[in-house]
Amino acid sequence: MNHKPQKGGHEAIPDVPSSIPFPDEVEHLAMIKEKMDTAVQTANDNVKKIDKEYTATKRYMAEYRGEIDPHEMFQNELALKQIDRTGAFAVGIWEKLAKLKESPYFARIDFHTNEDTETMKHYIGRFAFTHENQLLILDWRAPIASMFYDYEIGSAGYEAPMGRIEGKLTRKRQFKIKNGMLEYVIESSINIQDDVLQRELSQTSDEKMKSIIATIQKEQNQIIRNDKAKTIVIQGVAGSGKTSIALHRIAFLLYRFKGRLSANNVTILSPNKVFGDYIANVLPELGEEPICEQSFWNIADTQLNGIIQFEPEKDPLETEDAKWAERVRFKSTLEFVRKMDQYIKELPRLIFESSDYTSGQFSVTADWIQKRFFAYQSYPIKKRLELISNDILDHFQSANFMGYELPRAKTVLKSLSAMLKIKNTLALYKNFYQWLGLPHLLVLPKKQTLEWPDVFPFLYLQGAFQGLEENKLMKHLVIDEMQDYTPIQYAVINRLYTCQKTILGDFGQSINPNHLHTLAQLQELYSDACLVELNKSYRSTYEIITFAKSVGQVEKLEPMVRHGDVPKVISCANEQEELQKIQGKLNDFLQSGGVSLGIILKTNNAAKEMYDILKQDYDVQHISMDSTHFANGISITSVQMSKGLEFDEVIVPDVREESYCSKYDRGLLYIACTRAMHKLTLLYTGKPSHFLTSHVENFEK
Ligand SMILES: Nc1ncnc2c1ncn2[C@@H]1O[C@H](COP(=O)(O)OP(=O)(O)OP(=O)(O)O)[C@@H](O)[C@H]1O
Repeated sequence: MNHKPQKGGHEAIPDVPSSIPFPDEVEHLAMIKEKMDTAVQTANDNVKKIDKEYTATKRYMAEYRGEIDPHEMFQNELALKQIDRTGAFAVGIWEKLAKLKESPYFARIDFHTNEDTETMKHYIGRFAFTHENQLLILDWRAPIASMFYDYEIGSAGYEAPMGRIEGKLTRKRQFKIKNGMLEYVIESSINIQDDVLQRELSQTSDEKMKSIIATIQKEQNQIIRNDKAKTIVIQGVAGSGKTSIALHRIAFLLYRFKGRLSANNVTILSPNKVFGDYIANVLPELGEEPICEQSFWNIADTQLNGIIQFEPEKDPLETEDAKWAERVRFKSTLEFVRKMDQYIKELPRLIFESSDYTSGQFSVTADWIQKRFFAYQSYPIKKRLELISNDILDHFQSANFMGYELPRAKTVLKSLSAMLKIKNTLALYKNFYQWLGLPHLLVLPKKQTLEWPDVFPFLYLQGAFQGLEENKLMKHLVIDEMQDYTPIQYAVINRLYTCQKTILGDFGQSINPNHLHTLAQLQELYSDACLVELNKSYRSTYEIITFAKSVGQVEKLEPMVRHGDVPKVISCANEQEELQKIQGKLNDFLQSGGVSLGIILKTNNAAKEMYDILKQDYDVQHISMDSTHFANGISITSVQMSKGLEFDEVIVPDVREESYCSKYDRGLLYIACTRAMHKLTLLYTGKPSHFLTSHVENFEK
């Protein structure tokens, strides 16, 4: 497999297309590959050696089990563990090298600092590669590599550990190396980033989200490398790369804070399991371990286990219950959190009535207890009682010169608890609505069971009354689809996770018509956060984004200049014809060798109905609330479940006026359209949605 570099040209190298006019790069790649082959061989030998050592130690222990004394046995067991760890490390190196060999680097920058006259060449890849003490490839996350994303030719600089380094970038090249073969080299005299980005974006979708290290844009790089902000909030239009950026930021932080931060200190709160599966490959592709994945449901389930039960969230599009909707709306604003805060502040006055406490010779007055109660105002109510009971005992102890028997801590605590007028969180939560004068806004569907919109308010009160278990292990929390969570959910999350956060989403892609909160409210909750807005969309063609921008009336949305077919709005005589036309599109897709096609319906029920029909003739997958995997091919799903996903081609059936008419429906249609990367078709029977009628040029019989 070794290819010796041939001086003077690339023709003699078999795995390089002869059209690449960069003989120096062809030669360089051959040299790197040769060194990598040696490194892979060494790593392989290492793994084998460690393997042998492990087997020999195990055999020795088995053969002499009866004869070895316990101390020696223990030493051998320790040795085995150590060999095992070294082996895992060696395998890790070997695996990384093998991956890197496929595509060792994607960029080169030539830079000389203002202090030096010598220009240094730096090749940038997915991981660093050092051979014989020579750093041959830089990790894309290394400080020097940041210049590739941030600067064009000319003055440039980067933040090194010892301070800022300034200098000049004299060359920028970009490469595509696939299966160890150089596919192209682009010199920066042409607009390097755009050209390569265009090539990357015009490809068909992969089954899973992929890394974007070769084409990270400047404004994205700024977010990824921000290691200072405690909280970053990213508001970005559909397809602006928010999820990609969040994952690359994690990879960056894991590199930057190696030893202090590891993948098991990072959690992503994702909207559903399909989305989790869709993004699962990005970090391993970047050489990092997968991070923990959670949902708001899991969090509530863990915190409320054994305390109270709760119902799952109802689908707002399938639930016609005005009173329920009113309850959801009321609990969805920042105002609601403020009301809870006010109630919590008044709790001591409302629920605690101190009285004198006497035990034998000793006593403390009601006033003394009341004062202690206020002094501990930063603690949950129950915790305050514990602290006061300790204070009472200390107080008694210090006056106990005669050595009288003192009460037990438990007994004191019991007496203090009796001074509480309300004894548990559920009673307290009910009382909150009484205090508001709005008791009708709390409905328990069953005994000891909460509706979903009450789960986080309940937890918030639980925090104030009993305390919540803070997750101290987590050092970074990523919250995706931020617009779908209410301020009270954030208020609870802030109690549970006091760590650094990356919060991302798009308030233009809200899927719950009963959620009234806004980006401004989220900002109020995170007043010290760094807010970044991303308005350029990378996912879809210029034609699709221009169409979606007008349908969704998203003024800020900026398309990438990558052209494709104009989206089509097809009129059908009746539902039967609409179905036939959809089937026609599926046949075309199957013949075209396309990779992924999504049929996106307004509701989960409508998606299920379409699936039941199409599964009779096609190999289709249904992405429902219960699904756990995302796969290529034809998928049928709802707008809600399609969020965060993307398909080469998207079909949106049933875009009648009756289906898409409200302001909220406009948002749904926008989400559906922006899932398409290359091709978009909408169909309707009867009267088309008025969001489409201004697009006459897109209409087709
Ligand atoms: N700099 C980039 N280089 C290459 N591809 C990119 C870049 N930025 C984004 N993309 C691609 O654009 C698509 C959208 O990215 P991503 O899903 O992260 O966006 P998003 O803002 O989370 O989208 P949405 O909110 O619509 O779900 C993905 O295919 C991603 O790979």
